[in-house]
Amino acid sequence: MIEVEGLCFEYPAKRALDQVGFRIEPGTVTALVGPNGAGKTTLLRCLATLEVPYAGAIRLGGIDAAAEPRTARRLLGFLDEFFGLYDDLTVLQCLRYWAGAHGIEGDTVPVAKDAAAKLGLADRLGERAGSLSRGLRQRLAIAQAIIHRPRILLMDEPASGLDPEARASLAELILSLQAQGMTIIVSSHILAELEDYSSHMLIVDQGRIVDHAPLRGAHRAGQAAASRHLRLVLAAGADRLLDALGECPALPIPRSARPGRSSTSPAISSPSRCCCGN
Ligand SMILES: Nc1ncnc2c1ncn2[C@@H]1O[C@H](COP(=O)(O)OP(=O)(O)OP(=O)(O)O)[C@@H](O)[C@H]1O
Repeated sequence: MIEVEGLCFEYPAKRALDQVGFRIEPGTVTALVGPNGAGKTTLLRCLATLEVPYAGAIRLGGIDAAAEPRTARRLLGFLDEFFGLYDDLTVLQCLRYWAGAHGIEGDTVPVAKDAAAKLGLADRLGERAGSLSRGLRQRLAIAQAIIHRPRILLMDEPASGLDPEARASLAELILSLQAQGMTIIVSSHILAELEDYSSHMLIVDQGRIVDHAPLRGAHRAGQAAASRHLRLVLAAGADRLLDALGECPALPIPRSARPGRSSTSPAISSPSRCCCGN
C-alpha cells in the first residue's frame, strides 16, 4: 500500500531524511516514533505530497506520488499537527466545505453526515467549530481528512493537547477506522500514546529508519514496545552486564550476545542487580 525507497529530503541547512525506505501493508496501523527533530513530520509531509523530496520514490497504492500527485492525493487523508478549522462555520458546513474541496459532487449533506457519524459528531452538526472542545475539534479535523473516504490516513501528533479521556477515545477511533479498511500512520514521540492501537512500529532517528517491525497485537503493543525498547537503570557499574541479563529468559537478548557466545561489550558494564523499566 505504501512503498518508500531511498527517500532524501533537505531543508536549506539540514538533511531531514536520509535514504529512507520501508513498505507498509494495507489495513495496518503504523506508529511513527522518534525523538524531537527525528524527521517524522517531514516524512509524513513527503508521503502527503506536500513536500517534494530531492531523491527517492514514494508509491501509494501503486501510484507514483511524484509523477501523479493529484491522483495520489485522492487516496490520502492528512491530519496536520497544527490543523486549522473554520471556526465560524458549523460542523456540517465545515464537512460540506471539505467534501466540495475534495471534488465530491452533488448533494454533500449525506457525505458530511456520514463522516460526522463515523467520528461521533452526529449530534454536533449545528455547532460552530469554534465552540467545540479540543477533543471534538480533533474529531472534526479527522472527519474533514476522511470525508473523501481515503484508503490511507496520515496523522501527525494527533494526541497532542488531548486529555487522557480524549486520547483513549482517539485510540478507539483509530481502531474503528482501521476496521473500516484504512491504512494508517500515526506519528508521536510519546510511545505510550501509540501502544493501544498500533500493529507496527516505524522508528526514525536523525532522518533514518532505525527499526520497522510488527508488534504482537494492537492490545499488547505496549508490552511489545517495552520488550523491544528497554531502559536499564544501573544501581552501580559492574562487569558482565550481558551475562547477567542473558540469564533472564524473558529478556530478548540476541543469541549472539548471550553468555558464552561473545565477550561482554566493553561499553556496557553490569551490576549484580539492576532494575528495568520502559
Ligand atoms: N522549515 C524548516 N527549515 C529548516 N529545518 C527544518 C524545517 N523543518 C524542520 N526542520 C529540521 O528538520 C529536522 C526534522 O524535523 P521534523 O519536524 O521533520 O522532525 P519531527 O520528528 O517531526 O520533530 P518533532 O517531534 O519535534 O515534531 C529537524 O532537525 C528540524 O529542525
